Amino acid sequence: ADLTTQFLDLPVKNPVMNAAGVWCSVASQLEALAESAAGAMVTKSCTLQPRDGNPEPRYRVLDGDKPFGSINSMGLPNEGFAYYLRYAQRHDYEEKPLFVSLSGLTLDDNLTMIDSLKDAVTPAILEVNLSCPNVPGKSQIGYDFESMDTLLAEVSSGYQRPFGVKLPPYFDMAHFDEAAEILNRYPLVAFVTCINSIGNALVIDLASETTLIKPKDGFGGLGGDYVLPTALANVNAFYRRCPNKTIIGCGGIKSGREAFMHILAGATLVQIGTSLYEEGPGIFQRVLDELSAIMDEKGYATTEEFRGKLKTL
Ligand SMILES: CC(C)(C)CCc1c(C(=O)O)[nH]c(=O)[nH]c1=O
Repeated sequence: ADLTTQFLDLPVKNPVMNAAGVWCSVASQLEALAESAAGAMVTKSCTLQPRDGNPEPRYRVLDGDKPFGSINSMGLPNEGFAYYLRYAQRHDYEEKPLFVSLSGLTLDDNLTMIDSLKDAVTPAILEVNLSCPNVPGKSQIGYDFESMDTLLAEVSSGYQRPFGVKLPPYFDMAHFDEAAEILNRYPLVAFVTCINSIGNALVIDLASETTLIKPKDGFGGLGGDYVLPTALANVNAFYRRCPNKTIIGCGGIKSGREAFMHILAGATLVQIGTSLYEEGPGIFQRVLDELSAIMDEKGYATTEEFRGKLKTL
């Protein structure tokens, strides 16, 4: 099958890329993604200043013999915005698009980074992480609709170019409606990436009667097989509610099967997190071959032919 895809107005050689945060924190990882079969790539969500992040263990894979999920409370470890901007300025955009993910600790930090990104006049695509922290005591931006509205207004007027947002998962129809209503008021929000990890899960080790990760009393974001149905629901919910926006699917993709499901639900690109963390950048070619085989079997020449064509009963 022909996996070439159009993202916004960009031709992309295939729809598969990494999820922000995975295999994208330092130059060696970014270079590995650039050299991999991935059709695009995104940098670790960054803050204005470099951060060490939380104490380890802060990421654990939940495995029998094969990983089926992950839990993490990394705490935004990253090299700082200037590092990723420098990478963006030496990236080969002919090879594949680069997304830069921002997760400022304050609105001001986000606007400062966005100003610099705009002034740098780089082809990099902005993905604003709405799981970024809010003022203490308030929920993350993605769950505080008033703060989300304010942030999108400020980013739109500051950046003045198309950008995207990474959304946390929603679990209530009224929340899909309210989030979409806000997003649809910002035409510069050209794409929506669903979903970020399912927040504040708790995994327990039976033998030791202990949490698996150290930060936050063991509470962390869930990824992998556990989140696929929620990810598909969020992709489809925003695909239905935001007809003028492009959807990027993320959550539970470990083979061509889940990639196909995300595209059927409405995704244009798909991002791999947990499985990339465990398998490494070789996963992209494997998933692409599997996706292509499924499309051939079903008689689809391009992803366009089945994108969003999920049938209901
Ligand atoms: C959760 C935050 C630390 C506020 C943002 C960064 C982030 C992290 C992280 O750096 O802990 N992990 C995720 O699964 N998703 C995220 O968006």
